[in-house]
Amino acid sequence: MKVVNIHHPYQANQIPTDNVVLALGFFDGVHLGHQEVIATAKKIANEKNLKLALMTFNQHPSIVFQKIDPDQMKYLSTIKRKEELMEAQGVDILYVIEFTSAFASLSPIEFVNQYMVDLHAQVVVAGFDYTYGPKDVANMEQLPRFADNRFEVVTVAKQESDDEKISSTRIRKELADGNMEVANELLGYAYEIPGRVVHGDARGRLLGFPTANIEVDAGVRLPRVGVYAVKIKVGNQWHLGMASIGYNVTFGDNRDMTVEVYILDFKEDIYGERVAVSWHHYLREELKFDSVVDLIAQLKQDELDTAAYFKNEK
Ligand SMILES: Cc1cc2nc3c(=O)[nH]c(=O)nc-3n(C[C@H](O)[C@H](O)[C@H](O)COP(=O)(O)O)c2cc1C
Ligand SMILES: Nc1ncnc2c1ncn2[C@@H]1O[C@H](COP(=O)(O)OP(=O)(O)OP(=O)(O)O)[C@@H](O)[C@H]1O
Repeated sequence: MKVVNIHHPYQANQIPTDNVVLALGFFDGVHLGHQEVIATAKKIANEKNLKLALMTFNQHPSIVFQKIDPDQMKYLSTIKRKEELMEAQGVDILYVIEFTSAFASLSPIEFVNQYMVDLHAQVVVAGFDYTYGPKDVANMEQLPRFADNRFEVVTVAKQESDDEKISSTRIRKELADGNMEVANELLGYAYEIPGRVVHGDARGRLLGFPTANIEVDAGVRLPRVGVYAVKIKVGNQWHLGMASIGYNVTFGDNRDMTVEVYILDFKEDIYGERVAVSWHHYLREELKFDSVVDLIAQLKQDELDTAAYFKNEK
């Protein structure tokens, strides 16, 4: 897969010369709705012997439209993760457009000319609710008119689960509620967070539960605070674990939030390793214990609950 980073206005020589089927959207999380858009585009690309190109943005459009602080924006998939997910979906060319005010203010016809026709789109595929132009003024119904027979337009019908649209917004809500099973079902895969193992307070060892403290990559959205059954990928190997997203409240107030994983049946030193943590089941809320002995007893119970969860999952 070729990744083409574009800052508006671009130079013509930045654009690969292949004719393409072009799929459009922000695609945060690359969930089942997105996957249907991409699969539809891929099928047409195969039939017509065209490359599959997909256009996404480096940051969420709401940063420009609603003036949200980019540092506050948390994603289901960072650009790096999106690249992995798109490659797995069979995308040949991934356009990452810098979503700037100048880009956002293109009129619908300018956007169609410069970002569809000039990207050599023979077919444009997007979902039923795709919009474009300043403040999202134009929609898919109007696209054939702007296309003016220069490319075909294919609109993907609404993908639903429980009579509700599958959307990034809905998945963000499920994460905020700790409903990992629902979130993962809508995503079509287990929600995964990338990060690096850093040093903690080295207290876990004394508790009998040494934890890998994870410095989560910038911009990544976390599920709600609490304790979870997780898997953690170290090198190329996935391990079972139990994780805490919390403030270690038993050890004092106003502590920083940490993401920690106790890896079951594991004794290696993995400081500095890049890891990925996938989130499978919310076990309980974070609790403030009166004594360390009580915390240790709960951790032992969490370990049993985690093992039981994964045993039943298989
Ligand atoms: C599965 C799991 C559950 C945890 N639950 C709690 C909890 O309910 N309350 C709490 O104060 N700390 C909880 N902790 C955090 C421990 O307090 C923490 O691992 C310990 O302080 C070690 O911190 P350190 O890695 O920075 O040394 C939990 C940790 C894990 C791995
Ligand atoms: N459930 C769905 N069914 C069909 N198409 C969808 C669905 N969800 C998204 N799409 C399409 O996928 C592309 C990317 O959509 P977008 O990034 O807006 O995702 P979204 O899940 O709708 O996000 P948000 O919740 O932030 O509105 C667009 O073309 C959009 O129309």
